[in-house]
Amino acid sequence: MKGKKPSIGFKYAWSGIYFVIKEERNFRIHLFITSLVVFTGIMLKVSRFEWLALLLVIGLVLVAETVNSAIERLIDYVKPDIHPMAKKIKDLAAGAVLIAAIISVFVGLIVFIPYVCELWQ
Ligand SMILES: Nc1ncnc2c1ncn2[C@@H]1O[C@H](COP(=O)(O)OP(=O)(O)OP(=O)(O)O)[C@@H](O)[C@H]1O
Repeated sequence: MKGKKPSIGFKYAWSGIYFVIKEERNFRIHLFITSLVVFTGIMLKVSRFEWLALLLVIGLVLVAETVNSAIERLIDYVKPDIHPMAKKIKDLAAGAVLIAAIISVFVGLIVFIPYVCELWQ
């Protein structure tokens, strides 16, 4: 909106992040996995470009989960009763999270497997 202070927009965005952490168990699981990946990356001293890949997929998963949570709430708000279209929309949003998660597992394996193999040699 015109004339709105940018800091106020940030305040609402932070409250969105607060809601998703507080209300979404899956988001908290993703945060836990993120902390493990960051810890492993630091321990194994992965390269700058490997950090780039890891941070991109971490962001992809967290953003997908946040958008999925917003879509779930939108559907519950506009269509609280059981409806095939509500199911389809929610399943599509959940599918987006799954795609992001699968891609991030592959990226994690591609980055970490060579380091693990090196440790064993
Ligand atoms: N109004 C509805 N009509 C028909 N099916 C629905 C409806 N709401 C949810 N579902 C079905 O139940 C599934 C789970 O929906 P729900 O809103 O409980 O998400 P959730 O289990 O909280 O998901 P997440 O674990 O990602 O937070 C949906 O993917 C959909 O298949």
